Amino acid sequence: MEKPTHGTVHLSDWQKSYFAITSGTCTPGQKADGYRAKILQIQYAWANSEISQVCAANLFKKYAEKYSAIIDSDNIETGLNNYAENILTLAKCQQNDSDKWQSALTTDNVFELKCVQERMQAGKNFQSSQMAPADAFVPADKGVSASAAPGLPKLPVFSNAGETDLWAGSSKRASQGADLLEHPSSSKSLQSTLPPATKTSDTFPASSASFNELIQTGVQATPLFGSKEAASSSSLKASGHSGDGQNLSLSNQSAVHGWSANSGKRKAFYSVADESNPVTPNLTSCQASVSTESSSSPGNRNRNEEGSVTGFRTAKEQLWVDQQKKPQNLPQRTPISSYGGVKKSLGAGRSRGPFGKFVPPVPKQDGNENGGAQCKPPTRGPAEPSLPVDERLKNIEPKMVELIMHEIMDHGPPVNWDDIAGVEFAKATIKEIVVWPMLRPDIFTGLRGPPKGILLFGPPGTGKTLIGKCIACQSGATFFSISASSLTSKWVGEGEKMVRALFAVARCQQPAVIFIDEIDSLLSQRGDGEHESSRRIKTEFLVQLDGATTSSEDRILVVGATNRPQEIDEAARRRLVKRLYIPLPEASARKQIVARLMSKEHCCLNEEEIELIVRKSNGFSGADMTQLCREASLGPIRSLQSMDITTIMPDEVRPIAFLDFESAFKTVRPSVSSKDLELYETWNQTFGCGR
Ligand SMILES: Nc1ncnc2c1ncn2[C@@H]1O[C@H](COP(=O)(O)OP(=O)(O)OP(=O)(O)O)[C@@H](O)[C@H]1O
Ligand SMILES: [Mg+2]
Repeated sequence: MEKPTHGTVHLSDWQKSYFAITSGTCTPGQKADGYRAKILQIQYAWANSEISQVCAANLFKKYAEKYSAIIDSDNIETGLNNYAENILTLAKCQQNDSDKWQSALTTDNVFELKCVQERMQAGKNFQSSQMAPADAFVPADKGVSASAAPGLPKLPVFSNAGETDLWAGSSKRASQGADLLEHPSSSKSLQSTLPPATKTSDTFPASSASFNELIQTGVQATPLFGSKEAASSSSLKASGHSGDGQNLSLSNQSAVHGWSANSGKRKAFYSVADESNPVTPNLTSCQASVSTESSSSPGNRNRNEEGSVTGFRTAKEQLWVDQQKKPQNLPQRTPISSYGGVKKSLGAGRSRGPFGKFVPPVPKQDGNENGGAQCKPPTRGPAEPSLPVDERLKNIEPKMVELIMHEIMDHGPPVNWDDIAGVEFAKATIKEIVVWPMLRPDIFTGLRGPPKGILLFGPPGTGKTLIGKCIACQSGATFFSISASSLTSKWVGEGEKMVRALFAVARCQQPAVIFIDEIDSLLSQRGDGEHESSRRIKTEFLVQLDGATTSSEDRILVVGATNRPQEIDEAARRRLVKRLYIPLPEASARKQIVARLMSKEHCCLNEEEIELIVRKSNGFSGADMTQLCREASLGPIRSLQSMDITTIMPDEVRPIAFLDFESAFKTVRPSVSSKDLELYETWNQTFGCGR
């Protein structure tokens, strides 16, 4: 490209080079470089008063349009936009990263930084020793030549932003420079470069010295804003030579805007971007503060007056601005679930281990690894964005999913196998078919595959619900606990939808255990007098249960508990293949219950007395034993009689003694009759899977 000599820039030169670029022999990249070089030349020429402002503005408009046409065109032969697409995507992701990052620097304390002070001082020095336009032209032209020649580094183009940062002597400008590095292809970066271009137009301190400094400025600006930005800029730079070209193109492109006259439009453009993107530095306010700060300088005043730019936006810029306006379009690296605040996907990100692994459908709030059951449903802000919902939940009403996630979860303290006295066979079987397969699905395949349905049946108060809770804690599966009566009464008319939603959510949360207490009320024998809604619920449940039990991929276990097994529909019974009898506790189990409960109290029972209690409590259920101990523990309080209950110290209360149990036996009776017991025994012998 012909190198113009000082003071000899004529319109004919512009025309000549314009034709050279448009001749058709250049590649789009070369053309873009050529237009960019022209734009720089125009800047320099105007800065040196070689052409008038009107002329410069016209030329700029012309080249800007040509330049934008190449940059924005996605035609492989004539445009460069395909690359811009990648950069845009990259920039968007990085912006998202930086959303989380917050600088400790404020607009106030940044001026106190040593490096900023130095830059400001350098800017002032520079201003006081303004160079002759002739000096400025030479390095500028070098820059133009360099950027016009393919394959050469195009750093000089970046110099616009950096140079003016230096000139303005403002750390805020430096911050914009950092933003530019971070988002080279976004409108944000375009905006960031706008003010420098405007400033350049009136002062234009383009010397080789300032060129070097501007690079340093860029480098120094990065650490100010943390390593993340540095990484961002370097990753973009590392994206290849043409990538640099693209970055530079866009920076320059925005510089072009600075030449057109419409400050109102520019303001509007800024405010739109600022509104839509809180991360974007508020350039309007930033500019205001800079102009206030530097209003004493005539040069700066000039600059502010000339803050006239066009509202022209390329299609790519417009797209970016539009996307920023739509929050839902922002890529969500860490989306927040509408279903209990779980990120990414339902149930994801929860810790699951062999013990203390009750994993509720909502995240733990208390950080208690073993106490998932204790966690409360999280409070969600109304503005939380929804997750992209799992395909399997597509036809499920979100309201239902919410209900399942928030209401059908188990609450209460964590339960260990040791907390359940007796029922050794049932516990061993459950461990074998629930816990181990959940822990080692790779071993439990084929015929060893676990059953998908379990029925725990037995007299009331024998620990069926307790076993369900224990499975929840120990299996490591997502645990859904629902009372069948809830399905039939709580969501009247919507029971079958709830059943469908329950299984759908469970499928998303695999491995999952669905525990249905009082399952008899859900799956009772179908009869003539049956209500239509409960019949529909039952049918839906059987369909879902069938799907869950027949699908080999689904790792959903349905555990039902009932104390009326004889009322269960035969179709449902067949699907609950493992039917485990949970009988009344034997003597050893009753002893275990008493010993465990008394160990937590102030008690003076000896071994013989405990044996006696165990013998006397024959026929008691686990719940009855617990009630017996509760009653006995009140004995010492009742014996206080005349002493004032409000003043007594806890250690003055006497220990629980055998006589308290004797008294308790007078009021606590076994809740299960021997007749009922016979029915269970019979049913167990007929349908049970126990020994
Ligand atoms: N085997 C057991 N070991 C220890 N405690 C038990 C046992 N069985 C019952 N309990 C006590 O009885 C309480 C009630 O037990 P649970 O609710 O599990 O009975 P259930 O079999 O589900 O009764 P229902 O059939 O009436 O629902 C438990 O909270 C626990 O305190
Ligand atoms: Mg129960």
